[in-house]
Amino acid sequence: MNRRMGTRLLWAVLAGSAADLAGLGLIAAAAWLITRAAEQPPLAALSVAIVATRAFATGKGVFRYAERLTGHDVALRAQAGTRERLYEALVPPQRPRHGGADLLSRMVDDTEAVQDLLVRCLLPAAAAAMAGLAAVVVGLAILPSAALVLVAGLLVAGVALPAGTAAAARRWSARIAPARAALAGRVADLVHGSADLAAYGADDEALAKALAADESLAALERRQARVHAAALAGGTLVQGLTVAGVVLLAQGAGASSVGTAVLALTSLVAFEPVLPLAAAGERMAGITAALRRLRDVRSASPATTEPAAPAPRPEAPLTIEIDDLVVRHATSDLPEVPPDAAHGGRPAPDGAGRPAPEEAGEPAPGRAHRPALDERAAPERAGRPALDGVSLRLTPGKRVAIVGPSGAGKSTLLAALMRLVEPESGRITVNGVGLGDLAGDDVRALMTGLTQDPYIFRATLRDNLRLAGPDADDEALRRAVRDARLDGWVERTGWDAELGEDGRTVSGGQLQRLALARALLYDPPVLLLDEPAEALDEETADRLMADLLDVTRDRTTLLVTHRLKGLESVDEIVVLEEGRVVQRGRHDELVSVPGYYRDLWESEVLTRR
Ligand SMILES: Nc1ncnc2c1ncn2[C@@H]1O[C@H](COP(=O)(O)OP(=O)(O)OP(=O)(O)O)[C@@H](O)[C@H]1O
Repeated sequence: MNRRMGTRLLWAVLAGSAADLAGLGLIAAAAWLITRAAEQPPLAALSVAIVATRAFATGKGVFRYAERLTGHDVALRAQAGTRERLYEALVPPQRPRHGGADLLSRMVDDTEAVQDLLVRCLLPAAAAAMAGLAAVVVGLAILPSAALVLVAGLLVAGVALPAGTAAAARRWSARIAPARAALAGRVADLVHGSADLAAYGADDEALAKALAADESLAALERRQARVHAAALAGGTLVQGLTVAGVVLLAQGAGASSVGTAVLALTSLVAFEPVLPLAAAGERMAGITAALRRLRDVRSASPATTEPAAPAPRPEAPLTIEIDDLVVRHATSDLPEVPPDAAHGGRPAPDGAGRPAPEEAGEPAPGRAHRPALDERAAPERAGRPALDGVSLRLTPGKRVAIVGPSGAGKSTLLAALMRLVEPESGRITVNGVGLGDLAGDDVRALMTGLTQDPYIFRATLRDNLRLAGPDADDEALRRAVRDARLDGWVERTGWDAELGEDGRTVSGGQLQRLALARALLYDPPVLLLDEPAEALDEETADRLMADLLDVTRDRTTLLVTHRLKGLESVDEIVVLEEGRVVQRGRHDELVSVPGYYRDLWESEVLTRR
């Protein structure tokens, strides 16, 4: 917190304390006035108390208003600052530590905790302390023993009770949070899986499970509410006992009726700002957890480090050289996908269990060294790099396709080129300049394109495209759409059509083409395309790939794909397996030798028949 914020916070504390003190003064002066008036003194003897009562009453309102104004101002500024720092922490590409929904809840709910910390906890606690102190001073002036009772009561209600509610809230949230998460999961299943549940007649069972989760959460919350109510009642009990104790002491000590009344009412009012601290203690448990979660996001180290003095951005035409690149993902605790388990596993067109060529003792011409299966013992595979000694040269206008089974490292190669991951060793240069010497944004301005999971924003079709070219004129937009073979659809839909959240109003093929049009509009010197035909039906995928190969002619392109049809036209095909280059060459070279590429080609030809 900077000095200006500190000063604002101090003003808020002073205003809050002044409001509570005015409330205290109001009651003390009024008590004195009423009891003294009962003795029927001359009016002049009451005039100061009358003026004081009026001044305290007006001052209380004014100070409370000032406290609300300054307190909320400082709290909202602190919240905005926290959100800003959070966004800044999220700007550099990070290792994926938090899911989208989790991150969203941290950005919205947890940052609100900062506001609550100031407005509901710190400011009331400071003001309550000041008011309590003033009441004790008044008590000391009238009857020191009564002041001691008041101190004890205030400590119980203002310190012990809030500490107890905070501890209870921590314990309850440990039980309630999993129950709430379980209910959220059940509801998400109901909402997102409604079609499947209805199709298989499983909707009643799913609904019953959601209701059961709801019931167990409600039961826990009811019990927590009882504890909460007991804590609040405990505070009021302490208040009553303290005031009774003070009155008994005052009477026992023979204090005047005016003194007794002032003591009793001052003690009563001193508790007013103190009692809400029990609820604040309860809130504090949630706030500290939220602040911890925010710190957790902010302290996440970026996936790459920016150079202190970035080299100037190289000018196109660009030559990219990848030399002996090794990349190991930091979050090695993620489950490894065994290559054969996923959809892109080694194809076995002529029957399951067919051994790889080297394992069968066949020569593998054109293949780089690849260790035999028994060399790749399980423990070593657990920590193996995603890319292991990959070299590649991309000259201006050259098109290279990367193929390989799932988990082979294809997307990691694109991530390394976009500087989203830091290589462990090896080097990538752009026109001779090391990628690590360039600013990340410059790198991504030079090399970017179609990501594996393109996102369509909830905006018009035009704005969805303009993301890649805010200044693009209508002609450029039309050209990009034409090149992505999307012009027919755009004509039918209209440029100003709102596309739904997650691009749900567009089909899979249209989404991929829209993302392709975006990449073409951006027109980076090196176009990266990650599985553009992924998840499309055969016919759409074939058409998209054909169009794509047509439109990328003479563009420097790196294309990651599982489909081989049309790859006859690219300049080089690199086959990756377990992070290593196992084959490279042109299409006709690779289909003429045994290996992954020929297997995949044969399986593709077979399935097309
Ligand atoms: N962020 C990550 N953190 C940890 N490991 C990762 C991460 N991303 C990828 N990996 C691992 O790195 C290896 C290569 O993954 P990559 O996504 O590059 O493969 P791929 O060839 O693109 O696969 P697919 O064809 O299924 O998209 C895999 O073992 C994968 O589990």
